[in-house]
Amino acid sequence: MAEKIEQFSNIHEPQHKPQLLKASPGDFMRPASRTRASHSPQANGIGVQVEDTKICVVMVGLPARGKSLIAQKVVRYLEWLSITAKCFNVGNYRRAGTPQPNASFFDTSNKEGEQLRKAAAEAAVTDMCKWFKTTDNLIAILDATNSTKTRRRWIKERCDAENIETIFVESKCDDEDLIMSNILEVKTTSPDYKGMDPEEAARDFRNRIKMYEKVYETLDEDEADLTYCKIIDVGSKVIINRIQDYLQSRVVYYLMNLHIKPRSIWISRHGESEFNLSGQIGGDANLSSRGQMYAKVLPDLVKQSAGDAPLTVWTSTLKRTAQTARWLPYEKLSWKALDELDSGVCDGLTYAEIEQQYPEDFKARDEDKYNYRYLGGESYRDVVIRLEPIIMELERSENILIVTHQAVLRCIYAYFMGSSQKKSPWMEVPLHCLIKLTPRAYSTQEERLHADVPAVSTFREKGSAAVHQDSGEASTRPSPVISGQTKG
Ligand SMILES: O=P(O)(O)OC[C@H]1O[C@@](CO)(OP(=O)(O)O)[C@@H](O)[C@@H]1O
Repeated sequence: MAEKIEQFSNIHEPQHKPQLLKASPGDFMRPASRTRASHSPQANGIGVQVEDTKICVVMVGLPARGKSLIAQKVVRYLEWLSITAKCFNVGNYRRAGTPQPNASFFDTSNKEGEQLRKAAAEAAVTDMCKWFKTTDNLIAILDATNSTKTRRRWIKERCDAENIETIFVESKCDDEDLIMSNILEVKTTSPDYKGMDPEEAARDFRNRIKMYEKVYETLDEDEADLTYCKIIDVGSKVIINRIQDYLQSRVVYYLMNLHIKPRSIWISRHGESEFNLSGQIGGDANLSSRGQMYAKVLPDLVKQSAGDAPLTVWTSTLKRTAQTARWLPYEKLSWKALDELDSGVCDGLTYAEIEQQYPEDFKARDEDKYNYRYLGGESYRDVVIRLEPIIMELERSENILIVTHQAVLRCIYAYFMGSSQKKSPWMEVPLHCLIKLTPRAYSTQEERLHADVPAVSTFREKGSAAVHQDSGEASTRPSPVISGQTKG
C-alpha cells in the first residue's frame, strides 16, 4: 500500500492540483477517465449531441395506468445522472382553476370542461417551452392523458416549432387488479379527492376513466411518423417506433426496464471491518469480530423485515461484503460496480493522514465532495456513472438485498430518495443497520433496522479533521424501526 502511495506522489505532487470535476450533462455517458479532459461538453462528439438535444416525453394513457409514477421515476433517474429534467403535470394546471371537479367535468360533451382542460394543457406546454429556453434544461415530461390523436398532433406541432423532439410514451394496461390498486393507492390520495370518502372517490374516479374511454385512441399506424414507446401490461410487451438518437434511446431503455410491481430493496453496509476500526479508508480488510457478529445476526434482521419473501443478495467483490453476506440463505451475486469509491493515493490512509499529506485535497473534497475526485481514484460523480447498470438491473428485479459500502450506499440511496448531490455524500449511514426502501406511487418509503451489535462510527463531518471513533456503544441503537418518506 505504502509503495503505491509513494509512486503516485512522485508522479503527481509537483504540479498536482486538487481534482474538482464539475457537472456536465453528458458525463453519464462518458468513460470516467475522459471526463476531466472533456470538461466542456462541446469538446467531444457525444457531449455536443446531448447539449443540442431537447426532448419532451409526452405521456399517453387512460387514468390509473401508472403514468405519473413513470414520469416521476424518469425525472429522478435523469436528475441522478445530472441531466436536468422536469415534470409538467397538466392536472396541476387544471387544479389551479378547477380544484375538485366531479367525473362529468371530464365528459367531452361538457363544453366548459373541455375548454378548461385545453387551457390547462396550453398553459403547461407554454411553461414547458419557456423552461426549455435555459441551456441546461434538457428533458421535460408532459404528464397528462394526451388520449386523442388530435391532442398529440397539437403537442408535436408546438414542440416542432420550438425545435424540441418528442417521444410519446403510452402506458396501456387492461389488468383490472393493477388498475384497481392504482385507483386506490394513487387516486384516493390525489388532491382532486382530498377530504373525500375513499370509496366515493374511487367510484368517481372510475366514472372519470369511463369518460376518457369514450374518446381514447391508442397509438397506432396512423401515427407512424411519431417517435413512440408503447408499454403494454406493465412492460410485458413494449413497442418502439422511430427512436432517433442516443438520449432518446437511453430514456426508452430505462422505460423498458421499469416495472411497477410491489417490491422492496434492502441495503446495508458490510459489518465493521479491521480498517473501520483503525480509521483507514478503502482497502480490502477482513471483518472485525464485531463485524462478524453482524454477519451472524443479519439473516434474522432480514427475516424480521422481509418475512419469507424471496430475495437475491448482491455484494461487491471486496472481502468485507462477502463475509457479511456469508450466512444469508439466499442466492448471491457479486458486482465489481458495487466496490467502494476508489480513494486512489489515499487508499489505506486515515482522514487525519490525508489532511496532513494532502491538505489542499482534503479541503477541496470538503468544499465539493460530490465532484472531488481522489488523485488516481474516483469521485461520487464517477461512482454514480458506474452504478447506472446496477440501477437498471435493480429496476428489472424484484426483492434485492445489497451489501455494500458507505459511498456506494449513499449513491444508491440518493437514486431512490431523490437526495441532492450536495447532501448525499454527507449522509450518515451507520454500520450494522439495515435500510428497507419500498418504492410507492409518488414516494419511496424508508425503514431502518439497527442490529444490536456495537460498531465504530466512520462518519466524518464536513470541516472536521478526524472521525469520531466511539467506544462502540454510541453509534448503535438497538431500537427497532425509524421510518421516513420522501418525494419520489
Ligand atoms: O466519502 P467518505 O465519506 O469518505 O466515505 C467513503 C469511505 O467510507 C469507507 C469507511 O470509512 O467505506 P467502507 O466502510 O466500505 O470501508 C471508506 O473505505 C471509504 O473511503
